[in-house]
Amino acid sequence: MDFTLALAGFAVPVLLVYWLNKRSSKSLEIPGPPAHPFVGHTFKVPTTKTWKYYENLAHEYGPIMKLTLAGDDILVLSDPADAQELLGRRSRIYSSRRPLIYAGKYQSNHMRFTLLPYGESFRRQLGAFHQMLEPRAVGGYQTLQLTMSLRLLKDMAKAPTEFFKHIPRFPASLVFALSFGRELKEHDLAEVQKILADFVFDINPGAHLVDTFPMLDLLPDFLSPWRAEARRKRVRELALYGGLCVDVKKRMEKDPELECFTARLWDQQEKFKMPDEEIFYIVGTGFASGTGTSAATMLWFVMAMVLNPEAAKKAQAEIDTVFNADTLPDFSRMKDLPYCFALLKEVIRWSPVVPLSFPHYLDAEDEYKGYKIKKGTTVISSLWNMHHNEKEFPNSYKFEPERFMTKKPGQTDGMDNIALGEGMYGFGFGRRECPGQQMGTKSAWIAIVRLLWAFNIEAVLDSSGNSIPIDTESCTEGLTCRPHAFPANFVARSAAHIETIMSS
Ligand code: HEM
Repeated sequence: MDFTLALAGFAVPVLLVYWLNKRSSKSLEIPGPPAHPFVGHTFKVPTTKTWKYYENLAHEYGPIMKLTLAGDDILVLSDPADAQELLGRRSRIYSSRRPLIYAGKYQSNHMRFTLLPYGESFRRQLGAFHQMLEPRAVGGYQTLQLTMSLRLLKDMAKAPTEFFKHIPRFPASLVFALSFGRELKEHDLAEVQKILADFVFDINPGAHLVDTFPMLDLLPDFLSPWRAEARRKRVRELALYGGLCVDVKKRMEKDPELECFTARLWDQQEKFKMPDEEIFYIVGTGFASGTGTSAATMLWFVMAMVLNPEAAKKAQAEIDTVFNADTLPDFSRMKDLPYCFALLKEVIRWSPVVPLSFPHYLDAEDEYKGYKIKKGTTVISSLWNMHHNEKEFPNSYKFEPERFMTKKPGQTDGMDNIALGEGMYGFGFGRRECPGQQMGTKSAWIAIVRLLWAFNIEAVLDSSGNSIPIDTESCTEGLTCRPHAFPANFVARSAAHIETIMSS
């Protein structure tokens, strides 16, 4: 009897502790749409306008959702607080990239910065990037930003209907000159645009079947035409960037003072132990990441101005208080143009050019809000959903720069390091946050201010005098999105403005 009692006295607490432990370690199911038992959501997630699909899902399943693509978990975050916690505070394990077979292994030989897992090569390349993109360095680019934006104004004054050609050329020529210390020629531009368009498509999750079903990489070459295609793209890209980098090296022999990003990398090649090919990729990646995103932001700006003439008028009224028709705007009065700055932020919020950011990849199992998140999960921060969250941004589809005019508690003033990304999430989160945000924003800012100073950006009218409608959802597909061609009229604000441009 005593023995039975003693056993019960011992067993009951042990069982209780076991049961409680088991109960508390049982994690909650991450919400998400019903999955097919074998293929999960593989054939449900569209490869085009995926952000719209996630937007609808988030209304039903909330700010943290899980989907499964060919056995891999995808976590979609729609609340910035969750992204800041996971990708920011827990960035040690949330900063990798999912290995991509097509774009990473064959198209980039595991050397492309944007696709590198979080590790030594990544940190080395990031160090190199910071040389070009840190705020101190960006301060030195003003002359080039002014030269290139003046060139944009001249092109626009000469052929305003061709804005769809001139505007993307602006960031391309700027980053090109910064990278290679020379002007972007017409034939370089065509080649670069082709390479960029391919790449933006190729890194989109789901763009290539082999990245959804890695087993396909075991098939021999004759059954895998995609492999030869990816390798061909790599050769083409290396020919372009390699040629440009080698050309810089040759020019450095004649001119040791030559100042550009590539020259700095050649100078430090030994220190950082970078093979030539890595230099080609670092420079190429900066160019690819910086031009498409900035060009898309500028084109969304034009669309926003056509659709919201009252915002354009307010910005022009602000600019006119600082610069008259005889004075080309520059950076000197940035702090006196807060509405223009708010307008740029609103463009990035209203239509984020990387709507699902670049997916991050989880290196170790984690637990959050009672959910168990598996190692190897792809984590997508839906910047689109964050920017269209009605609680934080009421009437979120409305273009309203005023939302960035009132300083929220804890926010900083002016156009400085912190204020840039403050209040919106268009540059991503954590250790993989966009390293080019300073440069991108400053370049876009000067171009926008100068365009608004010089031109009214108006709707095109049909024969009955009605504005030709613009479809705000008609945009390119891939990881970044920019509007398809749309009608807009650039009308010079006065002959004096054009005179100032042409004589500058
Ligand atoms: C308005 C312009 C720009 C926007 C909206 C933008 C946005 C973004 C976003 C959302 C990401 C992904 C962040 C993440 O993974 O969490 C990113 C990454 C990146 N951006 Fe930008 N960007 C812009 C301009 C630039 C410029 C001008 C450069 C360089 C010249 C640049 C270079 C990069 C690079 C190298 C990455 C990859 C970072 C990594 O993999 O760790 N971006 N950008």
